[in-house]
Amino acid sequence: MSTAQRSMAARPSRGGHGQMRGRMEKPESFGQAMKQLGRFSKRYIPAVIVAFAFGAVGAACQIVGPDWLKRVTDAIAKGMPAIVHGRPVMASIDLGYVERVCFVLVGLYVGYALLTYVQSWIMATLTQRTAQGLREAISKKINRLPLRYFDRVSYGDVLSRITNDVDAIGQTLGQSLGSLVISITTFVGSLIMMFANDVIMTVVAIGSAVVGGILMMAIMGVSQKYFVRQQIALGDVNGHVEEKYSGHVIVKAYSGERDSIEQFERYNQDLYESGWKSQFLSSLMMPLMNFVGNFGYVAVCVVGASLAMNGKISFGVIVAFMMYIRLFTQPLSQFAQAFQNLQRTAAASERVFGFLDAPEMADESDKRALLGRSADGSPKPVRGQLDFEHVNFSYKPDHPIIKDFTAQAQPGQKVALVGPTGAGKTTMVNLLMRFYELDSGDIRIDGVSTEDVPRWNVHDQFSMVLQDTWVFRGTVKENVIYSKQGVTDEQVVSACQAVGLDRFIRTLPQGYDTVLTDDTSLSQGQRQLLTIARAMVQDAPILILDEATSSVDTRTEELIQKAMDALTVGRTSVVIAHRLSTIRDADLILVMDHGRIIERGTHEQLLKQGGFYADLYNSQFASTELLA
Ligand SMILES: Nc1ncnc2c1ncn2[C@@H]1O[C@H](COP(=O)(O)OP(=O)(O)OP(=O)(O)O)[C@@H](O)[C@H]1O
Repeated sequence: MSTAQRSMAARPSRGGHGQMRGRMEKPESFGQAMKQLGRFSKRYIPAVIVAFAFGAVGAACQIVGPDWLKRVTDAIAKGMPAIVHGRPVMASIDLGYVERVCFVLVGLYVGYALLTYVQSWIMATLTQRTAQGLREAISKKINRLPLRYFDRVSYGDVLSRITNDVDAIGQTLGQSLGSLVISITTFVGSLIMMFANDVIMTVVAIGSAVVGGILMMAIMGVSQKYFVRQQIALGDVNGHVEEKYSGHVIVKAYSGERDSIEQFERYNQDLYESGWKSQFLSSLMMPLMNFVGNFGYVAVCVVGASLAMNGKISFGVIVAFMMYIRLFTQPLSQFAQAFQNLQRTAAASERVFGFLDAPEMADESDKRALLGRSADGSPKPVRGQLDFEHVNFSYKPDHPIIKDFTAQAQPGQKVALVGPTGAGKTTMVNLLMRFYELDSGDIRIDGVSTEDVPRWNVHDQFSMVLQDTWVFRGTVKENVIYSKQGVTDEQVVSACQAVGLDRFIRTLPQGYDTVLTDDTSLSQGQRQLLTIARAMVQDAPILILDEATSSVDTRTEELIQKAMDALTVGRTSVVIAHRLSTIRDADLILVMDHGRIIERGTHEQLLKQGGFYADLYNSQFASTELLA
């Protein structure tokens, strides 16, 4: 992987690095993404409107507050002593009026707090409900997607949509929409109130906000450059550590430590420089904004004082403007934040809906389950006869992978697929299980075409033991039973006894109820045995064995082989064989190369033919001999 690619891969796209840092995520079409999100959560729209109304009324309470403060200030100022002819003359303060105004003020501020609280509560609930709904829709969608989809999109990408993207929507949507409503109302409302009070003072307040805005933009412009560099440097450091950590044995073996350390130091220095500059510039922001804010107060006071002296405004107007200037500038930074959050929401929604809109597998609700059931619906055991008839298949158009594959397996037979890597063995198994649809030809189980029955009905006829053992977080018992219904404890124990795992399980702290985690580490061989026990419990009529190529010790290998042999008894089995010694007893060996069957027969027949299989067998046999 090149450095640039690694940087892209390792670069965290969000989280933990502040809102303004890094590049802003941009959706391809903001309007389209928000429309889709709106459509998805349309049943919440009435509640959102109610929440907006609460937010707007709450903000309005806050906006009229300073106007009432102006009245109380004027009332107090009117009652202040004045100096007439060098002597103080007491006027009287209308305390009743002051008290009434104070009650109104308290009411307004309590109203503001309560209404915005209710708005936040509604928005948080709706956003989390939407996120929950999206996760549910994604999880259902995964089961309806054809496997072909995952040839193009990695599982990691899908996982990231369930976790990161839905999480981003959950975190940003409610906050940004809520604060957008409040800040728009506050901004427009305070502008109206300021103009209503005094035009000159309003111009002064706007002027000082504009100066602050320009300064903020200038600093953000410069610091943004360093934040982007910091993200790239962080990606380089992470990528380098990850790469060298995962390959540390090779690094040591090839004495690559010095190069590795030098490279790391270069990345680390880059990170230090860009990190320092971006942090320094952003830390300038606060003091500078405070300075501009204070400058605004001073401007309002100076201009206000001269207007008051000329009797153009009352003293209370100056006090009101001191508050309006804060209410008016606050939403400006909130706009930027809310806008950025909404962009993130839209970008995340675009990815989530891109996934939710992906074409699904054809609906099969009209197909009847014919495997394992007779015409009247009563159970009828599947015998396991397999017919492959002129099967052709390609993952990508015009790149045929399986070419005219024709073969038959009788019930209970063991069929082995052999061939060099990339020959198409795994693909054939995928086709047999109808994970993919054929380009042409037919695959039949007991004479029933797998295309004529629902996919689940096909899958039910198979047990699989694959190279990649899958053990999930759960007890040993749950791992063995997996999705099978009505399995008794005795069946679990007898399957584990049959594969020779019972004794080991009993040594675990809670025996069969021990939860398998990374700490309860099972060896590769034990994991294999566990999956064989799982297949035994599933007790399906057809078995797929993808032989493990991973190195286990000879004794475990023997155990696994014995367990697999026990499993194949009475079932049709399709074995992808890597060591030819294990399939000497197969009823039919199909030798594949470039998607075609090039030889077929039993072990003896193929050896006698002296073709590809015989060469392969002899070369493997010779290498075993050598090793022995
Ligand atoms: N999901 C996929 N998308 C596109 N091409 C694929 C996909 N899976 C496999 N192929 C290609 O199909 C061909 C056959 O692959 P397949 O995995 O069936 O071979 P195999 O015989 O099982 O090999 P191995 O013994 O290495 O597992 C290969 O050329 C492979 O690159």
